[in-house]
Amino acid sequence: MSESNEVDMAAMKPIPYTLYYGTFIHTPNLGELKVCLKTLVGVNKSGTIDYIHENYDHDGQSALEFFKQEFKKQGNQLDPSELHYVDISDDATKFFCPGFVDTHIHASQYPNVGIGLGCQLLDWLKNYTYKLENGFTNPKDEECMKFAYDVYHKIIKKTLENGTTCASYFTTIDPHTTMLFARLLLKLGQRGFVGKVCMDSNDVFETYQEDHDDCVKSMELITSYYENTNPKGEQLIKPIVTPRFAPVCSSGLLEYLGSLAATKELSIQTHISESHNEIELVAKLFPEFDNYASVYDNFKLLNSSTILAHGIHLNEKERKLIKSRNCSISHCPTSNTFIASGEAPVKKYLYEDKINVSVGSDVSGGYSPSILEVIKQTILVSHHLSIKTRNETASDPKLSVADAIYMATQAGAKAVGLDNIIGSFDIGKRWDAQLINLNSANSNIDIFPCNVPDLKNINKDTETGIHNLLGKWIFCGDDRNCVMVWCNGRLVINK
Ligand SMILES: Nc1nc2[nH]cnc2c(=O)[nH]1
Ligand SMILES: [Zn+2]
Repeated sequence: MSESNEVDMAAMKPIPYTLYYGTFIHTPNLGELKVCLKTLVGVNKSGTIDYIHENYDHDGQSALEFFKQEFKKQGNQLDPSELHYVDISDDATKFFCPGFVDTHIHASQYPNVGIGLGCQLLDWLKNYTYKLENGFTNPKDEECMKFAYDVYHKIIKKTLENGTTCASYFTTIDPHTTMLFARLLLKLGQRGFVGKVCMDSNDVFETYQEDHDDCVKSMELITSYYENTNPKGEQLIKPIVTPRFAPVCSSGLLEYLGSLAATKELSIQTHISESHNEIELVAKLFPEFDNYASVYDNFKLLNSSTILAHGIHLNEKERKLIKSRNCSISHCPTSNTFIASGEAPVKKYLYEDKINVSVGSDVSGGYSPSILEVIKQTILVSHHLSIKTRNETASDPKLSVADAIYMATQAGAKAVGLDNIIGSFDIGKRWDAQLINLNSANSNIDIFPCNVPDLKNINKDTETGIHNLLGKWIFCGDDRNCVMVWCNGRLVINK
């Protein structure tokens, strides 16, 4: 284990002014997929996009020369020798896409991915999850710290390699390994919300819970730690208030966490309405409330900075409440299928209820840290709903490629309160991006000449050709196609 120091912190490295030239795909609005061909994007030394020029087709003059002239005209002092240039403009099998935002992932559960099939949620937690998380709670023991370092380093690296530039993480109840996790985010250069799990009432695994006062002390320690840890002028890591879910939190703890979030202006994340047994348990534990969402609402845990994971079986009253409080739902289809929790009617949430719905890998309920896999499952699960509900619903539950990419990028950015900062390509936004190469070394995708539009001869069919390639990426691609990743302007993965 090598404890991180400032020298090898990716998040401290200077950012060169860089000009990117080629195809950009993004979804600034729900259901709207934009394919921008021959586009120039300039990213300045603070990692911010400060120049966009679409459809530049060089007439003998290279895009780079054109850009340098443009900058000179505007009186920009940029030294041309310091300029970096990434040009993919002639290759339709390469494109830039915004970095993925994973709005629900348990970093500590990474060792359990793929394990526990066949258990319903409450048994899965009791038999697999609490035991694993409990292994992070002895920070005085070197073995425990080594284990935490190994797991946390691996999950951050793996998510970055899969194009996740921002994630909202759950760790465990332990504050010290949680702070180690935050340092590793800076070391590896990922943007992250770090949620120490809060739970003070766990009858099914009694050694894994904390006293109310210990939780308060841990949260104070963590929140002051972050204030001094970010790189100058940047906010790459932030704490997020994380009541695990109502069944393991006393009313007193929920009340404290609601008021902590309000006084410190922190986001909130928790689970809601994932399984029928869980909903019944909440009704038993909190009989004075109308429904599951009202429990959280009563303790001031529902607001525009709240991410509610799963939300599969919400009734109409709950959906109305969630919309009125402007919360986001994190849809976790890989997990919902693996634990057999259900199929969330996401199309209805997005288009009828007008709730912001992002996506989460929910490792390790979800078997994969890849948001590309989650995008695929988001679409496929919606197809299953469509098959089941044919003729019964007013609108078809099927989600499109544009819907799913939106959920994984711009809706994710909105869920974590960064929709003006990341999620799409726009002037003033940070360069959180990935370069996709469908023909990368060892790619799982076979591309045939008939699949590839000719970018030297752009016509009305070119965009359809790119849409077809996006289908190949989502349904046949994986991390081998994600060849470069930038976070806040910095190159953090270069395969
Ligand atoms: N999927 C999932 N649901 C939960 N509900 C409460 N805790 C958890 C968890 O760790 N994973
Ligand atoms: Zn979860």
